[in-house]
Amino acid sequence: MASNTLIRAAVLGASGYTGADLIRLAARHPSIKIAALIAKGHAGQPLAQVFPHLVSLDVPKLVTADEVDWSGIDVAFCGLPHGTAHAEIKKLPERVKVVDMSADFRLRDLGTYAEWYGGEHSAPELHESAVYGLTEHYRDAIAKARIVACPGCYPTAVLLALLPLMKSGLISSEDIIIDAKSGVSGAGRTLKQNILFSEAGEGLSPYGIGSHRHVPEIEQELGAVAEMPVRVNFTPHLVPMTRGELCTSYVRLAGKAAAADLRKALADAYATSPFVRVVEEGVIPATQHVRGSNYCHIGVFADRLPGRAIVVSAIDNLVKGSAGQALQNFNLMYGLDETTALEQLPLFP
Ligand SMILES: NC(=O)C1=CN([C@@H]2O[C@H](COP(=O)(O)OP(=O)(O)OC[C@H]3O[C@@H](n4cnc5c(N)ncnc54)[C@H](OP(=O)(O)O)[C@@H]3O)[C@@H](O)[C@H]2O)C=CC1
Ligand SMILES: CC(=O)N[C@@H](CCC(=O)OP(=O)(O)O)C(=O)O
Repeated sequence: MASNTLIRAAVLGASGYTGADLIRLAARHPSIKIAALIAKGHAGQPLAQVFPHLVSLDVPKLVTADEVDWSGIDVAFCGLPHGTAHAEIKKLPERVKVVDMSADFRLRDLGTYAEWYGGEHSAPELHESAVYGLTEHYRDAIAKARIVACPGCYPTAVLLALLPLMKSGLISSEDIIIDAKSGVSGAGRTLKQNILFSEAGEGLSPYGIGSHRHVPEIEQELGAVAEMPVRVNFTPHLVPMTRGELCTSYVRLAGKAAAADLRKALADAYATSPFVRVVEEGVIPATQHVRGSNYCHIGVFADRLPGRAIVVSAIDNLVKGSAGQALQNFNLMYGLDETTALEQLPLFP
């Protein structure tokens, strides 16, 4: 690609949280021109009216998808609710590449999709060709894809930690317990009772116990590398903080493996991955260490229970968990350095 060619991007769901973070990051991307911002209820408003923190950007106002001249768009970033995205993506010209942050193209089996997402998929032919966008594990396929399905925020944190361990046979495919915590921005901007300040603040509550829709996604990916069905116990919790996600995975060691072997396998797996850092021994991953960045921090700890280990992974749900990973995938799809526009360090304290 010539260095002066700008890629014209549309953002669907530009009035939502993932859309806003995508715009924040893409606005500083040297190869992207933000050509269309698409909303539903907020259509017609200037972006800065919805997101005053983005007032310094020179971007088009929010419009509906029908108002866009798609002949002027090369790529669409989609931050629409799951269950809605597939129908909107189906309408796009075939020429337009898609980086989808919703769940609509993540599950390989459409029966599983219908079961967990409560409806039939309207674009099975597109679904067939979509590539699962866990960047560090599917770079080659992502680079060639038209539609990339970015993983859910919890699956991103869990799979970055566990996939290399499952692949190398260091952990058992049985008895995996994942205790996950997310900030309230993970629930999106749409008003819901459980994310009201007065109800989410000063408390900590599990939800989706035994039935969260990220379970089949995690099992799909772990099962693919284990080459056998894998079942996990996954319980998410809502934490009264804005951003961040921490997943603590309790695993059974295979054979004579020890925590040090797990640490080495992860360090080897991510030796050339700029955004995944296996923390030094003695350091404990925390959401504060990755806030606002595209990094994932992973730590491995011996368990005092024999034959078990604890793997902790932390991400920012809106960056590595959605918009940042989406931009990382975009970079691969266009043959760009995968770190482009994502190099900012975490915001701390
Ligand atoms: N929040 C997070 O941490 C993460 C979210 N995701 C996924 O990303 C997607 C977006 O999430 P998030 O940004 O949090 O959601 P928000 O609720 O913050 O935003 C949703 C956006 O979609 C638009 N929208 C809502 N309904 C429709 C519809 N029927 N047709 C067209 N547009 C519609 C809204 O427009 P308007 O407000 O103008 O009506 C808004 O721009 C979801 O699929 C979510 O699962 C993935 C990873 C992490
Ligand atoms: C706190 C909170 O509600 N989090 C969301 C996860 C958001 C996400 O990343 O997942 P999707 O992309 O699959 O929506 C949830 O548990 O549904």
